[in-house]
Amino acid sequence: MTNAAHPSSRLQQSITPELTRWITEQSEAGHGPASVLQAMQAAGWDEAVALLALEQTLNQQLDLASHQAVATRVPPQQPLPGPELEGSPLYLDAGDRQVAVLMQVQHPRLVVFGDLLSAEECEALIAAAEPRLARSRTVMTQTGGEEVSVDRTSDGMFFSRGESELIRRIEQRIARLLNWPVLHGEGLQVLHYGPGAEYKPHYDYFDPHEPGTPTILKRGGQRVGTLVMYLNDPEQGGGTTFPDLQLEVGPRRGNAVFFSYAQAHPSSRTLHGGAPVLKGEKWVATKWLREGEFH
Ligand SMILES: O=C(O)CCC(=O)C(=O)O
Ligand SMILES: [Fe+2]
Repeated sequence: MTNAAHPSSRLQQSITPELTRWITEQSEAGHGPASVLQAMQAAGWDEAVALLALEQTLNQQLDLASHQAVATRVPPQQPLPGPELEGSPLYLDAGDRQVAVLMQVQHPRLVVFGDLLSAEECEALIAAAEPRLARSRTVMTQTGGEEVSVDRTSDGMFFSRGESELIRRIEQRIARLLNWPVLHGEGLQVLHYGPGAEYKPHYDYFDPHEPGTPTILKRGGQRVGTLVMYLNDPEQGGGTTFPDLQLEVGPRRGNAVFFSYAQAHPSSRTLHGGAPVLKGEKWVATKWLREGEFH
């Protein structure tokens, strides 16, 4: 192994391009992270700085490798839904509403929106959905009363696309925000989580290896994007977690998280779940976007 570049001083250690290059060379030469770390410390690098440099450099290499793998596997990319974030706007014009951009991630494409729905719209959605949840709740109580944990312990219902003025208004706003036609969207789904309920980490795309998938795909192709809108504030818990990103989005009424996936594959890094509701209850509305017209 060649000697590591030395830090410029003991106290002020910053990760230099020279150091990054050196780490890359060592790992390409087949040296494992532990011995690379040791060599950096021997050259005078602080352990925490050395670890961070190692992590950043190896992550960059991993990203590069996964992009290359994806590029060779997948045919030319079709467009994906998503907001226009060129120039880092703080607000987006969604037609009848200014929607705040609170956070974004590049890979996967993930955006947290603020104030996508008004408090009145959230309440109206819950009120319209609640009576239509009744059936799945009855089924649940027949199987043992309390909501015992399986993968998904919420109950849910679907609105038909365009079924009311409220639904049409929200669908048009989403279409404008995410640059994706209303006709490519599934009907809005509302989920209700009682205390303790959760939705274990999963992917929203249809698994290409499942026998039922070809039939599902006839109705509009794969899912390519998800928008989860929070309709109330749970008292505690109930965030949307993204294990691959070590990210948790807090559920706040009117806010939403959007993410897209070009490949129906774990390399999309879109594994996500609804964390257990620890106190109170949680209501969300989910809009799934398809490649083609959904009918
Ligand atoms: O409830 C959540 O936070 C996530 C919901 C979800 O994953 C879904 O509806 O597909
Ligand atoms: Fe999901």
